[in-house]
Amino acid sequence: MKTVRVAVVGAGVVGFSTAICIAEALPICSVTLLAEKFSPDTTSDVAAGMVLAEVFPDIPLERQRRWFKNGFDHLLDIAQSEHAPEAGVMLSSGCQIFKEVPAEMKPFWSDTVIGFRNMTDRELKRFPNHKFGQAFTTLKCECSTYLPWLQKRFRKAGGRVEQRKVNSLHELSNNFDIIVNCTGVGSRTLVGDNQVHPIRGQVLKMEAPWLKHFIRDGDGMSYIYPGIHSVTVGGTRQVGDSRLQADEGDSKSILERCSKLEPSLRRAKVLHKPVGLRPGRRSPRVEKELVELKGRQVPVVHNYGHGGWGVSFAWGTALDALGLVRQCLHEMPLQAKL
Ligand SMILES: Cc1cc2nc3c(=O)[nH]c(=O)nc-3n(C[C@H](O)[C@H](O)[C@H](O)COP(=O)(O)OP(=O)(O)OC[C@H]3O[C@@H](n4cnc5c(N)ncnc54)[C@H](O)[C@@H]3O)c2cc1C
Ligand SMILES: O=C([O-])CC(=O)C(=O)O
Repeated sequence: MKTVRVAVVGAGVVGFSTAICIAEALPICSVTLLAEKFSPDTTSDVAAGMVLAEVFPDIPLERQRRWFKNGFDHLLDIAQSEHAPEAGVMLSSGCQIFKEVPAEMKPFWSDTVIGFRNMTDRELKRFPNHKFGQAFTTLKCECSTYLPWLQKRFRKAGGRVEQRKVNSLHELSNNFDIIVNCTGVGSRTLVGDNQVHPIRGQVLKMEAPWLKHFIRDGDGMSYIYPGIHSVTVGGTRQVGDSRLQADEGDSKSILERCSKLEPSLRRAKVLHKPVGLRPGRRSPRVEKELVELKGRQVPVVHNYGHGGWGVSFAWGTALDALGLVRQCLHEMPLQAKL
């Protein structure tokens, strides 16, 4: 019987992943996902969707390794199943190249991706300004396809969806027993977390079906990611900038930088110029707290602040958030569960 009412706020890749993990694992919970914006209007829709990562300074490396591996294995299962085209998840091979040899020559995720190795001098000849490179196969998860697929899976698990802006957690206290906050950059206002800030990212969706291998500059400023319907070419990282419209200067600079790595892009057509606001934070916040709402102590589980790596870590942090919801259930007074 469903007796514990859970609200998940946020319909990006983190919100839907978390809502599904709870709805599928905890039949005692009725899960409602509330959000102001849904696909195709979330930051997640703009993500290139490459499963890669950088280190978050405040999270133990073991925990990040687990987040990454859980996310990778979950998406790999989809990529290797009949659902791959409907879910928008594919394997993607290519390289990450560096102008200087990086301090971390073997990133923490190198054993999780497939076939990780250093590039040979012969392979690097193509990139005369780069001294070092890593070749591997990872995954690309296209959220504008993946989010609607997740929404179907959530509904199949009995989840309900409601479009609405939540101005304050107080609005939810009468109708829900547990609140799960997956609002990305919205957490700055919703829960007053000043650590969260927008990091503007613009990309170009280009028509270049001849490109099959990804190239990423290790400085994170230039990347070329072939996808199912187009190639995502980026990018920008403008801290504190909330402009959602495309900037012509940025488009020009992206094209200039990326054409140096892949000259054939000069012959490719630009289809769209999407912009998204990454939920910047030193490290993601995946933890629970009790919040007093209208005189009642309500458990709130936070899962936000994934910066430029929310697609890679969504399923991994969703599983941690599920564990926190389980803890909330154990700590709840018995009558709430009857
Ligand atoms: C250009 C670009 C490229 C990227 N490439 C990659 C990549 O290759 N790999 C990768 O892993 N990541 C990438 N990212 C990062 C990734 O997009 C984010 O980390 C991820 O989308 C964050 O997901 P989220 O669900 O937390 O937030 P969002 O997708 O922003 O979703 C937040 C949700 O919360 C809702 N919300 C907020 N406030 C409220 C409120 N008060 N009431 C109701 N609803 C609210 C919103 O409406 C929305 O539904 C990229 C980002 C950008 C911009
Ligand atoms: O940096 C990348 O390769 C893609 C990404 O995650 C971003 O732009 O946030």
